[in-house]
Amino acid sequence: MIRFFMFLILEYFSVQLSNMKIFTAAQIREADAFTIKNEPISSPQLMERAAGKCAAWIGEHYSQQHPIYIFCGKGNNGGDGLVIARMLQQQGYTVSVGIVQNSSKASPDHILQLQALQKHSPSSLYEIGYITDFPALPANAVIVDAIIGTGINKPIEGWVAGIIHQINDQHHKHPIIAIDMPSGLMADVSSRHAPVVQAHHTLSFEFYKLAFLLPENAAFPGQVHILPIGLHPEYITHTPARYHLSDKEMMRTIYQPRDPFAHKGTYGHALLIAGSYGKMGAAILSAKACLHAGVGLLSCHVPQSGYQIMQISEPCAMCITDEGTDYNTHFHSSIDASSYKTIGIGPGLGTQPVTARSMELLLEAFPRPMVIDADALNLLSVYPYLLYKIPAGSILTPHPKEFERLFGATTNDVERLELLSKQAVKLQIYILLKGRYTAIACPDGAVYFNNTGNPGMATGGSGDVLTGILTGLLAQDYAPKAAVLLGTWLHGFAGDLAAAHLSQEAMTASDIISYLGKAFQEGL
Ligand SMILES: NC(=O)C1=CN([C@@H]2O[C@H](COP(=O)(O)OP(=O)(O)OC[C@H]3O[C@@H](n4cnc5c(N)ncnc54)[C@H](OP(=O)(O)O)[C@@H]3O)[C@@H](O)[C@H]2O)[C@H](O)CC1
Ligand SMILES: [K+]
Repeated sequence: MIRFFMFLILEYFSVQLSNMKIFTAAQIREADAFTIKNEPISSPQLMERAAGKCAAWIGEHYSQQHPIYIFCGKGNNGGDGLVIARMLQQQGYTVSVGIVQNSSKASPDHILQLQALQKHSPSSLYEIGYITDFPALPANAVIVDAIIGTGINKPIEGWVAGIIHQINDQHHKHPIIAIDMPSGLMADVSSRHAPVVQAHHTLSFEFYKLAFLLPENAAFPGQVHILPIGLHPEYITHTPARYHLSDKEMMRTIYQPRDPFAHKGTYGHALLIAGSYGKMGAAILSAKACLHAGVGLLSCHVPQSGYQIMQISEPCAMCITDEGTDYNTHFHSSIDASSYKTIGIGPGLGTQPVTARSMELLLEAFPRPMVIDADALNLLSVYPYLLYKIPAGSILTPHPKEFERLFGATTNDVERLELLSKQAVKLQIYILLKGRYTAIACPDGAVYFNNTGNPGMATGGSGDVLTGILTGLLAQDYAPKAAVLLGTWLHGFAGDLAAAHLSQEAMTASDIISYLGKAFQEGL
């Protein structure tokens, strides 16, 4: 009850966010119908508008020297393919259209567009009713996949799956462009083990689909290009979504420029509890990141063997030493909760039982949101009852293995997202699951995907840097939701700037900190 009350207060002070909603396939159908009724526009005209965007994109990227092989299914995704075919033919492309007989019944718009193409160019059309109907492709052909889009109702099977495999066999020889969705990929449920087109580019209408953001689907969409097709803004604004993609716009609404009359007390005093013998680097990276994220004052609680290392490495941080020589043992007793705005705990902490006990006492004594990472997460998975002692609004930052140790294994990425969201609601905390699109689950059930970052950040210390940034933002009085969204975005953006200047291979976690300043300047 107290936990829930705390959450309401935190939410009340959090900012109103602009963001990109990720709608379900059913909501996209509703948006489609709402637009047709309220713009108003006819269904075939909307299809012309959507397909026109795809034809224009293809025209910009491939010359008329490329024969275009379009594979169309019997629904509206296939209808899009037929319009694209007609438009490209009108622009002088050689287009060949295979109608995949994946259903006994064609949609009305498919029928209409087929008739239009038959009138315009009947010789370009042929039927695909079996695997052997798949055509031989000339060397410079471009493949367009318009077999199935958001209307898929189950995993593809049988000979249609065979066609998907044939398309995928061309992956290293021909560019594959998927219309709206790679065929076989289901927007909102797991497509694990299902046959799915492995596209190089996906031209998707209006919204990101959840499926594009899941690691298990990494091989399918290729580069995603979101093409606006003018779906009705009223539907988009007023329809709630569970999943969201964060973007620069959103960060600009969160970011608070510094007050010209500020002093170091304005931006909070953070405490970092980190480090053990052999793992002081993690503590230092976190401390540096926290300072570069703008904290007013930083104290670091470290074991005795880490005292000189910390003092020499980071003169801007104050240092408190533990009774323990090699690891922190009794940090709770030296902590006056009223002295610190927030606490970051975990980087290089070690997993000694005495450390766990001190963490338990800390969780009981400290009433405000804190950041919990790395070994502190490992301690939570060894002593799961501690999860219920975490202050409401706190931020946990597990990578997938840590997440599994904390909350258990799942059979696919959609299930894991659901578990992530369920735990964030149950514990009234933010859980940030690290990945290509880091997923941030909020206590109200919403999940935000972060879109900055690159594989160069998959390197030791990167997570410690994130912990420091989040702690620094919380200390500056950003509401936890604002801190976790902005901190994750800045961390990824700084990593992108580092990679652009240094290469993904050569960049290190320290470079992410070095580029944090540029991330503030160029990103916000
Ligand atoms: N977003 C928009 O506003 C617009 C989207 N457009 C395009 O329309 C499709 C969605 O069209 P829809 O007709 O609803 O569905 P699809 O074409 O994606 O798929 C339905 C056809 O596929 C068959 N199907 C479904 N599942 C399977 C399966 N597992 N195996 C084989 N075949 C399957 C289905 O046949 P049934 O007999 O099962 O009914 C249909 O034939 C969207 O993706 C966009 O491309 C508009 O053009 C513009 C507006
Ligand atoms: K498709």
